[in-house]
Amino acid sequence: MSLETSQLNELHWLMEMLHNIDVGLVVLDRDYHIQIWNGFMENHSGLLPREVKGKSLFELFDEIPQDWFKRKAESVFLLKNKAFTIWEQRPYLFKFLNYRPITGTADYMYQNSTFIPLLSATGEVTHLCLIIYDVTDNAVSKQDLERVNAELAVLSQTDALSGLVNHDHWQHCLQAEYKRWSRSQKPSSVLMLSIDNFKKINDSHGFSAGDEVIRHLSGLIREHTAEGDICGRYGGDDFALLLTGSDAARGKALAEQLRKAVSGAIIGYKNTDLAYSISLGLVEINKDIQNSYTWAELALNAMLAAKKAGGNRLQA
Ligand SMILES: Nc1nc2c(ncn2[C@@H]2O[C@H](COP(=O)(O)OP(=O)(O)OP(=O)(O)O)[C@@H](O)[C@H]2O)c(=O)[nH]1
Repeated sequence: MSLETSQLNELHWLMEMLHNIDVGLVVLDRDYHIQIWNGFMENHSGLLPREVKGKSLFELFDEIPQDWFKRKAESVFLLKNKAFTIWEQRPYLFKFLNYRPITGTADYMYQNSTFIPLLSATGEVTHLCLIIYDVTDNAVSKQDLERVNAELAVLSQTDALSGLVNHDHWQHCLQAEYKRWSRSQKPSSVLMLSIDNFKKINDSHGFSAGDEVIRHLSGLIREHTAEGDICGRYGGDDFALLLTGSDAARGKALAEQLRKAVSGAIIGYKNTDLAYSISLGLVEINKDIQNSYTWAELALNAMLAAKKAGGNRLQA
């Protein structure tokens, strides 16, 4: 075998490999006309190399934003440096359908791409090579992971029975609100509330009847509070409401509405009608309150005073 034949063979094999490799290869000239189009690009676009050769990239693939692409490519031509795009910035360059069985949830193939300057014999960049990587598996797993993490974060802050925020998260929000108040001095109030004689409900009608009452009260709390208010289950039959931006007057009005809604409600549970009442304690933040724990404690004490005075009332 002569040297030339062996070199020709190597070239042929190299071309075969490039044609069959599992990444997209495209060569563009200075006018963005396609010169090379490998098997990956053919398979995913449904267009044969002879159908695209010499044609404008932007006419064939109008999903590619021309201005953005040219800005990127011109820097490659000019500076003779590589450039990259990742799926997080732009999900894909070519709008290819996603056929992968495992990541079938994605409609389109997520792509990373590299722009490589191709030097001529004279050292000029006359062409550009685009390499397209199918990163759908990675992108979908990362998105799934982010979604699950976000769901877990919400779950870790939520009380399962009431659907309100749990004790720890509520305390965390209260600390943040206290710090915010230290800077802005905008009013804010804490409303603590507790079901009166809750143990009796459990003892007379069973624990699940008690659970039903907790769910009912949580629903009323959600109904009566505003979007920015942070409503939590403080523990057992105690609830804590952080009324952000509310002074004592608005807090009192809300507390009274809630108290009346509770005392007027009848919960149909199995064959019994359940009625209950709540005691409430309200404290608007003021300069004498040194930290968020004291603020919560003062509201708790006010609520206990309301209970002591007979229940079904507000102490502010
Ligand atoms: N059903 C139900 N009961 C709970 C839950 N958590 C705590 N409890 C019960 O809540 C009751 C609270 O009792 P107490 O602290 O004496 O409160 P109370 O009966 O409301 O008495 P006062 O606060 O004086 O009005 C206890 O019987 C606990 O077992 C829960 O998630 N579900």
